[in-house]
Amino acid sequence: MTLKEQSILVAGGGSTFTPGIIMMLLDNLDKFPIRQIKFYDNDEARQKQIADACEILLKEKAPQITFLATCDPETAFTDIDFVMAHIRVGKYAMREKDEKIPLKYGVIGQETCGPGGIAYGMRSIGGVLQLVDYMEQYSPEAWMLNYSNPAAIVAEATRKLRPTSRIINICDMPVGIEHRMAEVLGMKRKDMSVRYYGLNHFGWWTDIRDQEGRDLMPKIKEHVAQHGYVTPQELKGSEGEEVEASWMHTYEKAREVYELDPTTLPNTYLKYYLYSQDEAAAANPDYTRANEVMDHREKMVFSECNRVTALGTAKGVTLEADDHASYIVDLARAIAYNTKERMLLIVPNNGALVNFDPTAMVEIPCIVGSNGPEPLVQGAIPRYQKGLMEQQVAVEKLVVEAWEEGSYQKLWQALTVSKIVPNARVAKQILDDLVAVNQAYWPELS
Ligand SMILES: NC(=O)c1ccc[n+]([C@@H]2O[C@H](COP(=O)([O-])OP(=O)(O)OC[C@H]3O[C@@H](n4cnc5c(N)ncnc54)[C@H](O)[C@@H]3O)[C@@H](O)[C@H]2O)c1
Ligand SMILES: O=P(O)(O)OC[C@H]1O[C@H](O[C@H]2[C@H](O)[C@@H](O)[C@@H](O)O[C@@H]2CO)[C@H](O)[C@@H](O)[C@@H]1O
Ligand SMILES: [Mn+2]
Repeated sequence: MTLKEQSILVAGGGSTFTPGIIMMLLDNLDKFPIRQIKFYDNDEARQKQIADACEILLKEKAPQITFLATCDPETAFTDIDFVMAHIRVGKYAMREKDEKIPLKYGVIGQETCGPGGIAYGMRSIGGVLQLVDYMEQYSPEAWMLNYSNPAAIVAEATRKLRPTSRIINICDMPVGIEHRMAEVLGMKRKDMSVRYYGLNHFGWWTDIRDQEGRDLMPKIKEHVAQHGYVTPQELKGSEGEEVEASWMHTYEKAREVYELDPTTLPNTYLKYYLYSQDEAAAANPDYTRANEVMDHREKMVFSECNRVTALGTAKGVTLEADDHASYIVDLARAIAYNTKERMLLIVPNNGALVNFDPTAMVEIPCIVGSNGPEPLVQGAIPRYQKGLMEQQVAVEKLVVEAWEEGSYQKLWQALTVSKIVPNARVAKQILDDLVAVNQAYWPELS
């Protein structure tokens, strides 16, 4: 069967993840053929550095694909099948503030969790809704695969404010952790079939089996109880892809997160909620993850793109396909060619977790076909997880209400309900500092 060739728009063309996505799309052209790739960003100079290198790469590796980069919404969003969206409203400069302001008050500052995630959510909602509106105006049949963070808050905003839009919110964290589990087992991730539930960056695996239905949980649990998600290769110190110290700490900390409920396997980011004081104590208030990313990933990606452009060839390029991002191709393929792939996605609960808010956006397995995701029922959830999730989903819903209504009160409540924030007074101090630096991005609050 000949597969229809697709037209792709990368929204957030200037993202550090864009070259990895392009390499990944190029690696999968046999499964997901492409006729056109466009980039869209609202920062022309930043996008140009990535686009010039990607144009050379595409000319050399797939000259049949037409390419253009633009800041004009109509040019970008017209004649598109899939929008792959990864914008960061306020860029790393604002991420740094999200992380450092809470730390002034002894509270962990993090990109998607706690006060930092709330501040980022208040910036992202408007940016992502604008992308959805452009897509609906210029390519109403297209689908948006959105991984702009904080995915939990963005997903709640699109559910509530654009209920009929063809946007699917996704995250690479479960896939990344499953790769680690597969290494422990000495098998391929795709040979594992999982049951999982939670909110984004806030969930648990309840069942993992191989293709013959054998239970793989005991072997993974034995490993996690001792080493968290640090892989056997990393424990041996063998050569391989280098993992930054901050991520290694996250993988190690999963051991302590697992102890809370040894019947399940946890998502790593639960550490920010269950051990928030440990995280704040371990953080350097003058040098947070935003600084690490600016010094490492951003420098590496931009200098390599600029090198390719200066040479005029992509021969010897060190940019690599993002292995974890391959799930984006799986998702696009599932919709384009009705593959009925089983994937973890962020979708309205609607009874899939039978004893949980039907309007919550939950991360659960879905079967994906041309008509979108079909969520799989995960049953009733235990009191421990339900309690944590109810608190966290209240935060996410309050942020969206605060954005919609321009309500300072609701945003203060959101920070106060967050398990990461110790009390309402500290919540207000952090909020007032965040308001002061986010004037250009947040709706006016009263
Ligand atoms: N869901 C996931 O699991 C996952 C995984 C990795 C990255 N991400 C997210 O992907 C995004 C990109 O990350 P990054 O580190 O590469 O950031 P980045 O700052 O390098 O790139 C983001 C790009 O978005 C552009 N942008 C900002 N606001 C925009 C708007 N309103 N319209 C158009 N473009 C806009 C910026 O100019 C920038 O070029 C972030 O939101 C990040 O959190 C999500
Ligand atoms: O601090 P950053 O910008 O490097 O990353 C934050 C993002 O982390 C997650 O993605 C991880 C993934 O979990 C891990 O396995 C590995 O592949 O690196 C990815 C990031 O590079 C997460 O899913 C994202 O939502 C975060 O934005
Ligand atoms: Mn994620």
